[in-house]
Amino acid sequence: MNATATTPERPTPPAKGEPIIRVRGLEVGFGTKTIMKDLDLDVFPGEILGFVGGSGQGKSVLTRAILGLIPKRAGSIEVFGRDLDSLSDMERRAMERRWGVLFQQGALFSALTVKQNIQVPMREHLDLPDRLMDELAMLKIDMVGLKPDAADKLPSELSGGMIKRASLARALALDPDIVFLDEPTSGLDPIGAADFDDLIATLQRTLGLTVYMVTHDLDSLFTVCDRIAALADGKVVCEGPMRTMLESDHPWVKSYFHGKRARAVETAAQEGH
Ligand SMILES: Nc1ncnc2c1ncn2[C@@H]1O[C@H](COP(=O)(O)OP(=O)(O)OP(=O)(O)O)[C@@H](O)[C@H]1O
Repeated sequence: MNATATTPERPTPPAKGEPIIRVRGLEVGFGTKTIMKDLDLDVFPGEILGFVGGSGQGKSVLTRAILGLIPKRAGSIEVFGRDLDSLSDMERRAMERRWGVLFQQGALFSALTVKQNIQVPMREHLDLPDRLMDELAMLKIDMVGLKPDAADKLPSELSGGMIKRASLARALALDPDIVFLDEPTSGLDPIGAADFDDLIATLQRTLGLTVYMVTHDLDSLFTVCDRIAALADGKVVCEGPMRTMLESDHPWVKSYFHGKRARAVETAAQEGH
């Protein structure tokens, strides 16, 4: 099957130019444990890349390494054509304004309202009057499909789906070029997860975002991802559209994409459900 065949509403992604993220020969470990070695990965502008791998294989570690939150032992990471090691502090901060991150548990500040949470990156990186920041926060709230009255709510007053949306609004606070999403649909029911996938696809299309999405969610992989990268044995063992995953001989990729659950999702996607 072909990924585009299952998603007729999605336009063809922009022509693949230079990767917006280029990882080469990456090695990351903790103490005596090596988590990944000789890992290569490309993410292209304007695509939704789904990143999959068995539990504990290092998907979150890789995301954190790309974001510079975990040191690497070897290799290079380029974002927007710049080697992250070569950046001055100022250039690094400018780079951080161009990406937004949604961590696995949403990670909103519990003592701050949704509006205040969205304004955290604005306060950190921009110097704007409060009124303008309020207007911008309301725009982001609308963009992610939350009602205006969510603005003054605390995270504890929100449902799981609303927390994901609020976290996404915060990730979009600085109008980034790339968003990193770590398991954005985990913990949502299938309808909530499908709605969230639709939202990501719409935002990608309307804002021209590049989306790097760690996910276990086969529905997301079949319906919204342009390409998929699979992590196993500390490396990216397969990278390409769904067709490439389905044709892979790698044992983990094979068992993941040809398991019972995957077959059901594939059939549903082909039938347009
Ligand atoms: N700060 C750390 N110190 C030591 N080991 C760590 C650290 N962070 C992660 N690890 C280890 O790295 C490995 C990969 O973890 P990671 O969270 O990236 O897995 P994952 O692929 O995202 O898993 P899951 O799908 O379950 O979220 C695990 O063995 C984990 O225990």
